[in-house]
Amino acid sequence: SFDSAFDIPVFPSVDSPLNSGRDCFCKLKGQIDDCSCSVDTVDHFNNAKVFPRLSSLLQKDYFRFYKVNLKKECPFWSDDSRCSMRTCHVKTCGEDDIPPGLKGEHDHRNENMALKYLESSQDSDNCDEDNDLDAELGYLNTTISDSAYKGFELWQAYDDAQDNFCTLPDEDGEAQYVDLLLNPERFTGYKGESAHRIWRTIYMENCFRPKKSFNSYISSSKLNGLCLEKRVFYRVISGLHTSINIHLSANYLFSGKNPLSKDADNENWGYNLEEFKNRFSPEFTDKEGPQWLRNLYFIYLLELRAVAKAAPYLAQERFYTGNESEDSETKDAIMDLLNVIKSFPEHFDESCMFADGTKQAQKLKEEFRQHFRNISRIMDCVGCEKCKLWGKLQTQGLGTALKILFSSKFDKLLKTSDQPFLSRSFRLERSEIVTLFNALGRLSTSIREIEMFRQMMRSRTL
Ligand SMILES: Cc1cc2nc3c(=O)[nH]c(=O)nc-3n(C[C@H](O)[C@H](O)[C@H](O)COP(=O)(O)OP(=O)(O)OC[C@H]3O[C@@H](n4cnc5c(N)ncnc54)[C@H](O)[C@@H]3O)c2cc1C
Repeated sequence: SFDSAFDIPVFPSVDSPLNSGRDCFCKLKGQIDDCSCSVDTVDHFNNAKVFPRLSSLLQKDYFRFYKVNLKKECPFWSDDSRCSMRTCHVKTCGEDDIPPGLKGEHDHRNENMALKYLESSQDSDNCDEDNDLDAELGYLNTTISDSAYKGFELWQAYDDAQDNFCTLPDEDGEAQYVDLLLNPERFTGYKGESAHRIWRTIYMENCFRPKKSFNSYISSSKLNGLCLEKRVFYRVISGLHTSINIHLSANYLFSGKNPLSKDADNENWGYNLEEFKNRFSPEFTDKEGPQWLRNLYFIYLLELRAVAKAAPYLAQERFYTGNESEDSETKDAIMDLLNVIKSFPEHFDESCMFADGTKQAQKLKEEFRQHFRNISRIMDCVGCEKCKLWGKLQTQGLGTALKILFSSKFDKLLKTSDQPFLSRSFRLERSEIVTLFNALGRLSTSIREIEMFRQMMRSRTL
């Protein structure tokens, strides 16, 4: 049978004792740590308002095509464990699949320089109007040599990198477009030492750690010994980890065929409540699971705030793919979503982070940035293509959110300009916008999946 409200299968109560797994949700109430709003408020706001809008927006061409290099070498260790499982495979796009406007996608950095060049040549045109000038003597060579252009690009890339919290999106020759809708994030079977090495390296070497914490995984009871910024860092990573593990539990591949499946091969994909309980109930996680679920709400609020903060900027983007009617629908959908997100009353407050302006705060911000950049590079070491695709996308999206929240250039832009798009000092590339919204979409879906698991648990104990 199906639950009518959400169209999900309702499983008969079989094995587990009453209440088993229910305490996964024991921390999903009250105020979210380091934020002013409650879990209930987020649940309601996300499930009723954000999730439906965002899921339909992410079907649009502008957001579904993501350019990525999945062949980059792992910079930290030689990667021994290429996953050969079918579930790990990523199908890349052929030339004909890509929308026309994205084929000629050009780099904003060049555009900025081209604009500067144009301005300078327009200025010199004005001078020509002055008849006293000898055209030949006054000739100014305004062409820019290739090597000078390369130099500008390097300067610009260096300048931009000072603001970035993750490695720049892949634009090299090996990068290929992937249709995200054809390659959904779901169970792949990636596990064991390769997966653990990634998570361990992230928590052990690239998270700030409480003193005297020797285990690679940080226990939440020790978090209060850390300052706000370091707690935020850990919660964000843990929230991302939670989201990935919720997706694989909610889109799990069961053995056997399902004749009703929409999947071409009649594969049996669905919600695996046992998997969810194993990952998040206190009894199987040394009491940590419920707190990990809470961290999902934390990272969600942080990314939501980034979108709200960038709203004036995003409202002026074109979301260009070359298909006029589709682009205009995308723009309308964005404006609607931004209005909803701006109406949320209790956003994450980034202004209390790195706030005192001291050298120490600056140093901490730089460390925060470096740690996060390392995490985005570790994604090249993930031994399953599908997990790498979504791992890269979500860390880039989170990196974009952090850039919006903590870039002083962006703060200046918001304060000084009525028309932020005219600014050349701060830009978001298309890939940054695509990853920002898709990353928020993943978190939004996870929060909604929690509600599904909660309902399944309830129906089992009836
Ligand atoms: C970047 C990345 C992307 C992945 N994407 C996918 C995917 O798309 N599909 C798929 O099927 N698998 C994916 N995996 C694998 C998946 O995340 C697990 O690693 C795998 O299922 C093995 O799970 P596990 O139970 O051994 O614990 P793991 O999830 O590997 O966790 C290792 C340890 O981390 C701690 N821990 C667990 N959760 C949290 C948390 N939320 N916060 C803090 N600490 C925690 C626990 O101590 C746990 O033992 C991905 C792995 C990585 C590194």
